[in-house]
Amino acid sequence: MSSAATSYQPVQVLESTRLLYDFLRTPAEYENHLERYSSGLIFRLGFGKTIKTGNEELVRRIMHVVHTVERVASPGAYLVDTFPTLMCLPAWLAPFKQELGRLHKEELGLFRQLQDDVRQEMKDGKAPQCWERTFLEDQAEYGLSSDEGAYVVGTLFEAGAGTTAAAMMSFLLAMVHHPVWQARLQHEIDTVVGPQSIPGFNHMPSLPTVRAVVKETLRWRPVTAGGVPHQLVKDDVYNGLFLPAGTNIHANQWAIHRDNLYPDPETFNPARWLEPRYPTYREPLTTYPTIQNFSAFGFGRRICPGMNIAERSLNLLVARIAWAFNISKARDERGREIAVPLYDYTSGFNVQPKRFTFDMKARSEDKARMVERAMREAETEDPLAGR
Ligand code: HEM
Repeated sequence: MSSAATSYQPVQVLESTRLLYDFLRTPAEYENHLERYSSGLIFRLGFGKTIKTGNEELVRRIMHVVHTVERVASPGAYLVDTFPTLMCLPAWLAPFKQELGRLHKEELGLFRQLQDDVRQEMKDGKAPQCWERTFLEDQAEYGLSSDEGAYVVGTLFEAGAGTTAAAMMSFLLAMVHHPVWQARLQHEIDTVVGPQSIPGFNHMPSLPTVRAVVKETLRWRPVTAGGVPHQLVKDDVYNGLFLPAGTNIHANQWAIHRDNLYPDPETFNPARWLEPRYPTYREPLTTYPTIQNFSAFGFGRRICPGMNIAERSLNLLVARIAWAFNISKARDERGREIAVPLYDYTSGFNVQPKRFTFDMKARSEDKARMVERAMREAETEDPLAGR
């Protein structure tokens, strides 16, 4: 696993502590809290800034851009995706060109502002270590213009914020529907971690069920369900089918994850990564399952560069949430269970379960107090406190 990603672990510990604290206070706002975690993580790493509530002006602007990208990048969102000759139309005859031009301006303006902030802080000798600072320090070596650099860092944010949160929403949905797997997770965590500590990265080699639940969540409900389209740079043949250069290929993750390799594919079944009777089982369980070489993160030279960060986030969050909370179906005022749809997802480039109602309660008073204490300590020790 990449050593750069290992150096980000303390930030993930800190931000995940805040997530537990937020869940403790307002569990119904779970979508905001997960988005705050994932955007807060990348904001620190990318720009050396913190996000406390998710309602900060800059964050709202950037999340608006993220959701816009998810919409417009969705395959077939515009007619020009299907009929590329429409690109020849002048802008005044092509509303899609006007709209995308305006969105590009909005996005670039935001990325420039974030870069300018760090540039100014560097001049003042106050810039914390972050990706934007690394780019500005070594810009000549990278051979990129300032706008290109602003885009590289900015798109890391775009690609990393929504995806991690979406995967975690599918995890919560899985727990609501599969209490047996929640119990297995909690049993493993309680045995390995014990009552006196909150799960951390040091526990991960001994938590194969946690890693299996993460991997199965991404298989069962892939975030980029339709895959990210790629264009062939040269002619190719696939299963006897000739594909000329220039063809757009969608590696459809939803279909790939329902291949024969995965018996009974519609069932959320982390055992397929834990038991030798399944074709996907791999030893040793101190290492496997991992999300390395897994179709959920794409393929080839454009494979997700954030997968090591994502893997660490998902493992840590799943372990910590299962350690701290019981997740279950909620009940209405007459005591009847409130039904939760098994499959009611948003459509678009990234998909996530539409908002659903469920219960998330601390497993004990002790655990709630430990989270509160950890939050106070995290705030005191935060190297970016006050930023
Ligand atoms: C659960 C979380 C995540 C999932 C499921 C995911 C999935 C993907 C997929 C499927 C691709 C397209 C790969 C291809 O074109 O074949 C991709 C690209 C990308 N991801 Fe992720 N990702 C996640 C988290 C992250 C994080 C945390 C970051 C940043 C820190 C990130 C940054 C990127 C970037 C910059 C690209 C574009 C790479 C390129 O085109 O060269 N991703 N991701």
